[in-house]
Amino acid sequence: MILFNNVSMVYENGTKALENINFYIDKGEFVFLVGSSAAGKSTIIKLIMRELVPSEGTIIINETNTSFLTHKQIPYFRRKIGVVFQDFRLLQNKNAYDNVAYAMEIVGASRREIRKNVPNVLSQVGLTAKAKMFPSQLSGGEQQRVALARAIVNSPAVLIADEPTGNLDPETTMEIMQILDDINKRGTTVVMATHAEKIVNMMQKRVIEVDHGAISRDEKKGGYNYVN
Ligand SMILES: Nc1ncnc2c1ncn2[C@@H]1O[C@H](COP(=O)(O)OP(=O)(O)OP(=O)(O)O)[C@@H](O)[C@H]1O
Repeated sequence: MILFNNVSMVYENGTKALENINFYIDKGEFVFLVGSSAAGKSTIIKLIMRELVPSEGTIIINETNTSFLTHKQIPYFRRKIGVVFQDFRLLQNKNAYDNVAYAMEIVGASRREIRKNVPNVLSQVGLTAKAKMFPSQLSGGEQQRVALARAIVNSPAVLIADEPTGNLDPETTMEIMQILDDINKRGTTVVMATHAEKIVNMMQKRVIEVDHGAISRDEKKGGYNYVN
């Protein structure tokens, strides 16, 4: 599903962000990516999404070697990857329903599919009653639910969440984590980069820790920090 084989990443300005990292994430796993600031988490996420290609090594996502993708193939490749960010990134001039529907429109889904899938995912994230609200009329947690609905509406194989609870209070964070867990239990592989120590400790999922561009820990059911 996701394979990093001897991956190194050096940015154009010479910054070495990752050095010779290796990991494999199987279909259906839930993985936390942790590590201090500037450790290399966002670089890993950008490599998974093929925003970057590795300077060295091989990255295979859904059986595709990302280094060999042409510019024309990239949009098709990205359809299989849903993504949510700390700052939600919703279209402010579209209501919740249309934000989600838009993700289907741009991949050429039929109106019939859109009318079927959008209410389904809005219901899955508990937002049926707020479908007509614009982002400015929604709380942070509700906006993140819309972003999650948008990320999963095209049934991606992988959901990437880059610090998805960074702007949310503890209670709302728990609600978002429950939705992520539910999405994972329905079969989507989830990779979540986070600094949310309590959440990582509570969920007891696989933890991959990055430290100065290298994998310093990969634990099956880990906490935020290594405990002996
Ligand atoms: N576009 C870029 N050009 C040059 N260097 C970069 C670029 N993006 C990131 N870096 C550098 O690469 C290293 C890893 O950064 P990265 O953003 O992956 O860290 P991170 O673990 O996601 O940090 P944070 O938790 O603060 O988001 C850092 O030294 C950073 O300064």
